[in-house]
Amino acid sequence: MLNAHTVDVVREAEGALMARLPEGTLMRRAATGLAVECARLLPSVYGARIVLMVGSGDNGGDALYAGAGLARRGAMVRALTAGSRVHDAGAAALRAVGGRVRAFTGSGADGADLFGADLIVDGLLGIGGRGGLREPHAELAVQAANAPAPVVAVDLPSGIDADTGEVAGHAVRADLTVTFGTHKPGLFIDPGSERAGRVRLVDIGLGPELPGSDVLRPQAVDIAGLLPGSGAEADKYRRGVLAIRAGSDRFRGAAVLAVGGALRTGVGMVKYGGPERVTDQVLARWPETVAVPLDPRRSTDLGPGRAAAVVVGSGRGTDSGEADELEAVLDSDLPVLVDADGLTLMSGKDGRGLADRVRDRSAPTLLTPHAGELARLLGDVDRGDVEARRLEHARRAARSFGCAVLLKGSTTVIAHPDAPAVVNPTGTPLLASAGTGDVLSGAVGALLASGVPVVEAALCGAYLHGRAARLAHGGAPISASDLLDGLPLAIAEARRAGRPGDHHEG
Ligand SMILES: NC(=O)C1=CN([C@@H]2O[C@H](COP(=O)(O)OP(=O)(O)OC[C@H]3O[C@@H](n4cnc5c(N)ncnc54)[C@H](OP(=O)(O)O)[C@@H]3O)[C@@H](O)[C@H]2O)[C@@H](O)CC1
Ligand SMILES: Nc1ncnc2c1ncn2[C@@H]1O[C@H](COP(=O)(O)OP(=O)(O)O)[C@@H](O)[C@H]1O
Ligand SMILES: [K+]
Repeated sequence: MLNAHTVDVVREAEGALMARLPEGTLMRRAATGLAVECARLLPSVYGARIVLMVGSGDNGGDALYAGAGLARRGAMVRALTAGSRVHDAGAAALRAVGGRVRAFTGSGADGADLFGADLIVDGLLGIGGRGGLREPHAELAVQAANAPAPVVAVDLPSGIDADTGEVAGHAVRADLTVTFGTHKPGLFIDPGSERAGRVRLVDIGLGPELPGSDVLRPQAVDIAGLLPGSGAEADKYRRGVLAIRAGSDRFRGAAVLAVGGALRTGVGMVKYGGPERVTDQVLARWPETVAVPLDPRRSTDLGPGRAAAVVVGSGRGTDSGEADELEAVLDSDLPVLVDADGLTLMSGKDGRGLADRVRDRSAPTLLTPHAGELARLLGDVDRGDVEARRLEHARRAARSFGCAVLLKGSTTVIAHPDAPAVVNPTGTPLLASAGTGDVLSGAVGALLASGVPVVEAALCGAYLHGRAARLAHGGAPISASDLLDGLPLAIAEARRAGRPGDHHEG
């Protein structure tokens, strides 16, 4: 797992470490690591034209010291400063080895330097940044984006909120972010994550001072460790029985996709219950399903034999019959995943108290909203607010409903009231097509039915779902049905990563 910590936590750890070390040690370590990563991006350091964008704080100091190191190796380094101050010792170090330092004015000469650079280093703002970039920082970010050179962000791309990934206005778009001591949550979560490019962590010795993570990001090897085994003594009941209450006469495909997502992720048995025509269609595509025609209004029973988990809501409908069904499912003592129409029913104002039923459950519950559904569940925000600050809103919902929440979208975030948040690294715009959410609900349901704990089931399911999208057609566009063919490939890939000596970064 990759770990991320918030700014307050980083500052406290930094303070404790600095108290034991000679002054300037941490900045020296950071700048050395940064210079190494910059050098890796250049065909040759000698003669390379490097432009540093330097703000008034220590983030600028890191850039200046790294620039000095690169200038010592023969690079032509220019620093364009923004803000009221400049890190004096860093500027002096750069000048001492022939680098130039001047204030950015937006003149033609500044533009020419940026446009002619072989590498641009963004040392405008780090963890001291607050709110949208002011001028002239914003103008520098725009000019860097228009220049052809790769951009390396120091600690984080300037303009993204380190704790949330929020971007208010302009932000630097980096090809590589070199971050120090620990990852920052904003590097993992869109829109910030999308600006960070590849992220490399430089160890500055902060580790022993850091408490447990605020946010985790799994890698392939972590997923391998969480996937249920298929031991020799497995039988279909031990492997888990998943009950699926998805799809309706209007949305028959949702049932087929959810059942497929479960079967392809691996589960002992899927018991499907739904309208007769939907049942026929499920059986036509997945004859291995135990499919029972039923009227949700009358059938609160989850079918013959005992299920180990239930998926409810995808494409199911929002009439009172479906509300009865959801109520009965929530009254069970089984792990329950509530998706789509189930979430709409929960946020309805008809006084049925479905949300309270979720709060009262003692068995695990997982809500899987997209941003619009989460906004409705919370009631006092809109979709845009949720998309701007995913982590905050997913956590709020988890606290409010007392259960796990998987917020879907460009960065999938999983929150739980009693656990650090987890973000999925494998999301891809390939998933942005109708029906992919139904596949996800089946996949996560299968893991729940196999006995995987709820947060782990959610993160494994989301991880495999993203990889499946890329593997299904090698990165070409996919439909939700194609995703079903990608799932076994994603599982095989994760298992390979879990074998000793075969490491694959997620
Ligand atoms: N932690 C560690 O372990 C280590 C940390 N290190 C490094 O230190 C960095 C943190 O340095 P930092 O604290 O000096 O803050 P930093 O990010 O440079 O910016 C502060 C300045 O920005 C300004 N400013 C703020 N918002 C703005 C806006 N929207 N638009 C424009 N300006 C804005 C604000 O100006 P003011 O508002 O006060 O006028 C303030 O002066 C950290 O990211 C890492 O790189 C490493 O060297 C070693 C180990
Ligand atoms: N831009 C994107 N990047 C990554 N993943 C995305 C993106 N857009 C959508 N997704 C994923 O696609 C799925 C869509 O689910 P959902 O919104 O429920 O759609 P549907 O109801 O049509 O199935 C979710 O897993 C979501 O995380
Ligand atoms: K920066």
